[in-house]
Amino acid sequence: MTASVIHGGWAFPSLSSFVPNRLGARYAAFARPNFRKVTTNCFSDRAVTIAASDHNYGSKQVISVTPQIYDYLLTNVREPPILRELREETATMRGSQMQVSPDQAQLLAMLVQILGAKRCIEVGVYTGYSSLAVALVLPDSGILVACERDKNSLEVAKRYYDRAGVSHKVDARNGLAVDTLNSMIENGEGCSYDFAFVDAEKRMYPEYFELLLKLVSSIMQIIRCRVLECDLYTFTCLILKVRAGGVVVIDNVLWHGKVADPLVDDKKTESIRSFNRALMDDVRVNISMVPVGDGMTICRKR
Ligand SMILES: C[S@@+](CC[C@H](N)C(=O)[O-])C[C@H]1O[C@@H](n2cnc3c(N)ncnc32)[C@H](O)[C@@H]1O
Repeated sequence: MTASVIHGGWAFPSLSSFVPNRLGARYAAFARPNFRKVTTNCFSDRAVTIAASDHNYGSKQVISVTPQIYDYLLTNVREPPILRELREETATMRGSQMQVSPDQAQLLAMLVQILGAKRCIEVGVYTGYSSLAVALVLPDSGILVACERDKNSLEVAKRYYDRAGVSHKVDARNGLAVDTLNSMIENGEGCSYDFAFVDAEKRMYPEYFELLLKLVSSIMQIIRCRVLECDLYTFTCLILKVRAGGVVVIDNVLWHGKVADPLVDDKKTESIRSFNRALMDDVRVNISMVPVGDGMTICRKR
């Protein structure tokens, strides 16, 4: 993949050509037509701040991620050695650009820790980088259901779960993610997960999202389902155990910047745009779109 970072009117080649050992292909290229470059950072003409130039946004300044800044950011990521080894092994494999970046993996792990999540799901494992990052921070009693259709890449993931000593926390499911999620719902696992990460077939996002919304927890849903079913004591215990709201994180929501480019209208880009629009209107969740990696939206079920 030949990702580039666009800022201030220049396009820079992929970070991987600057920093061979770091992931460069996955970070977003942001090009906002309404933004104009206003200042050039004094350290280097590669580090550019840009500011909103239209009346809707006022004069807010945001930073564009240049290769230099991204390199700096990566030097501030605490990547466990086992994850680094997995990343380096995956770099030699076909499809390695699919792997989340170290800063994304760190954010996922952080969200899991902040939530105190114990029960997690990942849709789209590949060789296991993001799932291993999550499994490493789960408590010993935690579980991560890891859905992947490609047997060979799942084998690599399993080898690393073993090496990292987290196999007992990962339930690796080889098959189509929709089938796995449906079977979990049929098994009565609805409303029992704390966290999910979606990073598989882009055009299936709406379907994954609907299924995951059924699987992650929500106090309101528990109240609706259980209020007539149990006595006050059991009900109170249940409520105390349930997390405030399950979280679903969706990857690639900026789709290499294509979603923001009106000249791009291929099917994948259109499907991500339409998914992003639907999320904006979805009153079942609170959302936050974050420009990390290729863009991730964090959704919290109400
Ligand atoms: C972007 S990669 C996942 C990268 C992974 N999260 C990581 O950080 O290494 C997407 C993966 O989803 C898998 N996938 C695509 N469609 C799928 C489906 N319908 N069911 C299960 N897995 C699927 C692909 O085989 C691929 O390995």
